[in-house]
Amino acid sequence: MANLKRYNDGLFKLDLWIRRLLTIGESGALYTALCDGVCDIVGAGTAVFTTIDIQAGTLTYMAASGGWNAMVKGLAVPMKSGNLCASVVACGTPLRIDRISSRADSCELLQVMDMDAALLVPVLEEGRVTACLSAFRVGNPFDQIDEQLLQQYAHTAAMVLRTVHLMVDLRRHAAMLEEENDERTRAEQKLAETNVFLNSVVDGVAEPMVVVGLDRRVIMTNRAARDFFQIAEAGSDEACHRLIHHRDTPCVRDEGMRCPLLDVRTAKRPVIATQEHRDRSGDKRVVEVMTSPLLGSDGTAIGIIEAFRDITDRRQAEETIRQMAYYDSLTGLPNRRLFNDRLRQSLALAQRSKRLLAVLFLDLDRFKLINDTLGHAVGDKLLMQVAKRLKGVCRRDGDTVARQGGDEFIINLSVISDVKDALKVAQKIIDSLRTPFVIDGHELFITTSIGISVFPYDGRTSDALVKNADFAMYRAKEQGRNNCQLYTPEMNSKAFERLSLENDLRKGLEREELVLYYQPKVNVDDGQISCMEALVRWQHPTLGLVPPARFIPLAEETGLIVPLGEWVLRTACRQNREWQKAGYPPMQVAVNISPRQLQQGSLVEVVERALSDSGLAPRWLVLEVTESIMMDGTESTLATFRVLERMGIHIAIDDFGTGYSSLHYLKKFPIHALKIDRSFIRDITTNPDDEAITSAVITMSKGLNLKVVAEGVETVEQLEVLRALQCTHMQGHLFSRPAPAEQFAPVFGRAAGAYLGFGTWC
Ligand SMILES: Nc1nc2c(ncn2[C@@H]2O[C@@H]3COP(=O)(O)O[C@H]4[C@@H](O)[C@H](n5cnc6c(=O)[nH]c(N)nc65)O[C@@H]4COP(=O)(O)O[C@H]3[C@H]2O)c(=O)[nH]1
Repeated sequence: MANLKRYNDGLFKLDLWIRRLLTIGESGALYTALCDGVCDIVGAGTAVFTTIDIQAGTLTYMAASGGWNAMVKGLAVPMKSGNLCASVVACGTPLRIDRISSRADSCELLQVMDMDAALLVPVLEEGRVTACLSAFRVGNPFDQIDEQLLQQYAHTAAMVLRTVHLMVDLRRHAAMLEEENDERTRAEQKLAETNVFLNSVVDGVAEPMVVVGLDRRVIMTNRAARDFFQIAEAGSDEACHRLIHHRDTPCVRDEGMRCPLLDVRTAKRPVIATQEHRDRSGDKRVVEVMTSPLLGSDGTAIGIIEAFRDITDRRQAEETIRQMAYYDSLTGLPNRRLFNDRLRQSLALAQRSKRLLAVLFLDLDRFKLINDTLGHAVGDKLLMQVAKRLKGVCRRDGDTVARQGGDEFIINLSVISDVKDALKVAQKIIDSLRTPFVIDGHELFITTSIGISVFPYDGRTSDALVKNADFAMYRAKEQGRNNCQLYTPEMNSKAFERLSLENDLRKGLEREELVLYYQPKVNVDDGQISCMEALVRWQHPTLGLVPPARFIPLAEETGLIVPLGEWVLRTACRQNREWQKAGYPPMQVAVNISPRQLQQGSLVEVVERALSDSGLAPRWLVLEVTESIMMDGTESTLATFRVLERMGIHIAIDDFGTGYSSLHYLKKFPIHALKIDRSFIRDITTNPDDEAITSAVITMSKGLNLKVVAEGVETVEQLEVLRALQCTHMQGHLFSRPAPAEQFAPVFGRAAGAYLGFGTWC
């Protein structure tokens, strides 16, 4: 009865401990409670829970009851055959030991525990021994009831342990899942942030960018691209030819539309191409597309990245520059440079194909008259209309109509079969100009003179052909204008050179190629500049600075001296006035007047205009004339001189001594000064005759109350002789060579008297 009661009590306790164990969710605490349960159920002094790792061959003390727990917990020992637990594992049945000390296989631990009796039961999981529950006590040995209770406890505990282990595993899994979930959320968040960052970077790029897949679908676009191509969404997944080129089918190379996708796949590197697109407002834009391959993580191409740059403005600027460099801004025709390029190309072709080529050189007849009388604006419009008519005549491919400059045009007939063809074209041009031009209400008639040169007869280079066509054009002018002339070798002679120089001078006057140099006349008494003589120079575009000796006689012969002389007069008066305004010591300016200007009969008006336009007072102007003017002069010359004198203008006789040296005329004409020709001065120190003549002229001049100026003083010795002869005014290289006006400013600034350094100023 007592045993039954003990057994029932034990079962009751067992039930309580099992319930308690089920409330513990953590393994460590569970094992300790398990051991405490053993002590309570079977009345043990202490209990130990040991797990077995068969494969590793170890026993691990997982927990012990009471104070032993801290000592044994976690202790792993090899599963030796002498070990009590090992015996339980080996046979899989409980083991009861009444006197531990009598057992040879009791382990050191038990000996330390100093226990008498032991009861060990296996803990089975799915039929395998996985652990051992051991109860120990001092005194009474364990009996059958204890063994049954402990076995029952071990059996139930095994289920609890499994349940708890499952729950722990579940919890661990749940925690791992949660952690994984958090990690995924964090990764997704990071990805989203990266995407926002990348999109804002890509959107921040000012140039349009489009990413296209190998299937031609647009994967991505930036804001600039969406704006430019009017795409609604960033990755619209539409085909690129639709979105970008507004085509139903992909771009095909043979239609002249390069396909960047194909290009990049072929080249396997970035490719640059030019495309045309329409912008929002429908305007045509020229776009440069830089296409690069888009590579996947394994390095294979998965698409392309297209970066677009609008180069319309750059293209326009380039076109403007090209236009400016190669085209005439007034008529829009090719200019001389482009003409020469094209002529060289045509020549190479003509040489290869052994064909003829013609150059036509045109100059409009009396165009200057229209320009001068009706103004530049009308002249310009006339040139534009002439250009149009010329283009209308020369319409064949390869022909070039160019403006050479001014009223000159030049035409290249790149292929002709006969010289007559060139003559026919020239005649057509002459005919085309017959119909009058109506400009600003004026009906204008203009004709042209045309010179023709033909390759290979009249030259083999572009320069020779142009030059010879130019010569032929002069001949056409000579022949009475409004005609055409074929070049002949005789044209290339001195006479033609002169003719061409005359023509150049005419143009030079229009193009303001003339410049004035000045040479001072010095009063050696006080060292002051008393006068500046204006001496004209011609800044020829190819010949350089041409001296007057080369073109003044020609200008006189052709009458060009009249406009030229007027220009010199006006420029010199204006310059002197400017020097005065700048505060330099006042001095006269001397201008050479040619006989032709006097014969013209308008010298007085020209002088009056030059003075009033410049604001120069007449007393600061000297007109230098040669002796011959007085000798050849009629009463009208005398009358002109008298008017000029009354105006307050001074008149000087230039190169005195080389002509008649007539005293009679000196008395008759209102002369203020004499300039002794430099041929007397040159040898004045060595030739007593020259000295005597010079002395006589000086004495005579003083008698007539004339100022004397010695020309061409080059040395100090000449100066000393002249000074001894009482000549006070001198001019020559000793003081200064003729030089441009601006070079004298520093000289004028010097203190009075300092001019006589007798060195060269400029
Ligand atoms: N060897 C030498 N020569 C000196 C010396 N000092 C001055 N000369 C040169 O002598 C010439 C003096 O001018 P000119 O007798 O009127 O002779 C002038 C004048 O008759 C004419 N000329 C120059 N400008 C004009 C102009 O505007 N109108 C007209 N109608 N004739 C002009 O051309 C001529 C030559 O002018 P340029 O060549 O400038 O030559 C200038 C001058 O440079 C010197 O010490 N030694």
